[in-house]
Amino acid sequence: MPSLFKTPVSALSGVGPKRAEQFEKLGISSVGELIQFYPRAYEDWSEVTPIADITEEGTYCVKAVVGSAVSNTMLAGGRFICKTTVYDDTGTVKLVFFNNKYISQMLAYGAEYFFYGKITFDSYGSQMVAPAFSPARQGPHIHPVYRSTAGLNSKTIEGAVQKSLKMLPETVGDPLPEGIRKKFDLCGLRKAIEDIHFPKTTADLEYARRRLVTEELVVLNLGMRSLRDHSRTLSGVKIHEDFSAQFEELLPFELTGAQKRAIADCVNDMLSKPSQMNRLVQGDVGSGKTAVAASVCFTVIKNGFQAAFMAPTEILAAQHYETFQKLLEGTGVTVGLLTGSLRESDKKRVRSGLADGTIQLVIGTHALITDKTEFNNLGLAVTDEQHRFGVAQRAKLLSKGDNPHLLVMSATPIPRTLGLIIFGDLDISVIDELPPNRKPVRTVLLPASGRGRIYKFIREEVSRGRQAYIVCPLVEEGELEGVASAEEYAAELMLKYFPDIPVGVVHGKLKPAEKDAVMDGFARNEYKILVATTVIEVGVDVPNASVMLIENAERFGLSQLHQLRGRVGRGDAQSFCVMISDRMNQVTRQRLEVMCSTNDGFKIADEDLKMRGPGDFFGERQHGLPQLAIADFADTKSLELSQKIADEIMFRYKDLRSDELRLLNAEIDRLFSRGGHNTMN
Ligand SMILES: Nc1ncnc2c1ncn2[C@@H]1O[C@H](COP(=O)(O)OP(=O)(O)OP(=O)(O)O)[C@@H](O)[C@H]1O
Repeated sequence: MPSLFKTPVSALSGVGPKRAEQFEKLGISSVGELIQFYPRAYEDWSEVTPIADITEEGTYCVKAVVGSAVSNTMLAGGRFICKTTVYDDTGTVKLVFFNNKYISQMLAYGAEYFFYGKITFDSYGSQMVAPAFSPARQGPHIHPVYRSTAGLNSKTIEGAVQKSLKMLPETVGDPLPEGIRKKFDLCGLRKAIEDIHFPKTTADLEYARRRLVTEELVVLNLGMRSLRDHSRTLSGVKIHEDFSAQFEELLPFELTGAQKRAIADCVNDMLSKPSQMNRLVQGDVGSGKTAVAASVCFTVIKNGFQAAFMAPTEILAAQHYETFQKLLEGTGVTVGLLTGSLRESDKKRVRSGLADGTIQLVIGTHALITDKTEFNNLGLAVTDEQHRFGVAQRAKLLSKGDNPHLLVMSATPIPRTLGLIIFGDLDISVIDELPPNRKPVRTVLLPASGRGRIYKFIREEVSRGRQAYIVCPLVEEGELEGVASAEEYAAELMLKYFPDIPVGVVHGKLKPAEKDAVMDGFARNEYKILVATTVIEVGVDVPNASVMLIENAERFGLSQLHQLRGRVGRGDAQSFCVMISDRMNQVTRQRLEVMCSTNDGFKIADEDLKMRGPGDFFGERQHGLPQLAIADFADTKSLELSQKIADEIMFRYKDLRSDELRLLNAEIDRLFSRGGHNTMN
């Protein structure tokens, strides 16, 4: 099998350069990749319906003989139509095909086939338009449907897959050792591959799928473990003294027990272990992760090293910069900000401060990992919201120092089984306690007709000294009918409802300096109401805000709504989240009602994953993991099984380099080199 990944698809008969190009569009360049291009769906051709039994329109599989030669008729505009009639023991059906000149060669008069497609009725009887078909000698089976592209349909792909399966050697080396397969009831690779493409029964298909899904997740699982083990062999930057008590004195509040534990975990990693720290601190919105990160940075800096804090957005970088600067005032620690939108001269100044070590702590965005940024002696890299960065970018930041420690902060609560894989290369501390006096945010769902009442309520809150966010999903004018742009919305709000109250507007199209100015104004309580697009989604911290009004709530995912709601309820006042939606079907209503029923980020993430699948959950390819061919991150059962099998493999064979795991190891390399993942060793 490995050699088939080196055999180009053009080695298959019937695949010329043009076809090969079309295959390339589907991400297939080798025969091995084609074999791993699993069907996206299946049609059940194992249940044949006698023609006479078909009395209602619908999709059927019939087994019938071609009863007349296929006729070809030209239509206006060069189009043409092919017709024939087929029969079984009970009746006849008319077949119609458009613009396929090969039909008359493909369907032999008097031969028997399976025909699969939609049957409709007219005054002349029943007919099938453009059914799929295969010779009856193939026997009843489950028929594969492949993802297709322009010029390359499922049938053609199926033919190429058939040819490529013939190239498989008699015995295919199996990445999963036999003992493991037996113990966990998994079929051999060869059978799995044949049955995933051309299963005879649904039971065969399920068995094949189970085997391939499990293997892929085991490969992923072991790959992530190997990343972690590798980093554990690197000796980390030497930290000799713990300065967290000194840092605590700088804070205007007492740390919670959970914050203290997370800090202690980090300091412990750096003080007592010979290797690099690789730790994830996970805590729900508002749980106080920033103070944890700041404390760890402080200890590293006081030990004579630099620390870098990478944030996902410019707004957040600017906010953290201000917080850190205030907090560290008078301690002698020098703080810098490095983001893409700074003036070139400012960037240059900060970069030279980092290179010569005069800046000890830098807060920044992706600008931190560009080649131009160099550090004097980076001792700690902190990344916020790590799944947005991915394994490769994290590695890039770490490469800026000599094995610096790594601290990853994540507010996105990820279901446990999935977390184990995604963060498989990290140790985890969970902040499972909110700062004292926090009250759960009260959440309601209203139709647009309730807006007037909410505006009144916002006015009352403002008169009590509080502030409010109003989130609109879009900025472009008229991008979607019925969805107000932030600008338009704010203008109407200021004129009609709040002429006497200062309203700020912030959206993605503003220049960074303009955005900063508005955010600052809101943070300083100069603006009482902030109309915003989702630029405020992650991390923004204005504890005085007590109302979050979300327009067109149906357009957001649950995890995003939870993030937005997390912008309020960050102080001791009772806070409120109001979701407005007029476009609700049953499913949307159910989804939004989850928000009203719980404030628990983990429960919400679980629901979100169930309802939307991992692609949407993380945003396309944002989770930073390799792309999977068949497994699904939402499939908790398989995730758990793969975890068990990976444990068993490591228990039995100890080392991934052992000879029995040679093929499995090659699969790990291959999976992690897909989609730009080449961080494996
Ligand atoms: N122990 C504490 N006691 C009181 N207030 C705290 C404590 N820890 C943090 N805070 C305050 O709580 C607010 C939220 O903290 P922080 O911004 O660190 O949250 P976070 O975990 O980063 O949340 P998010 O993921 O939503 O950004 C801040 O205003 C912070 O000053």
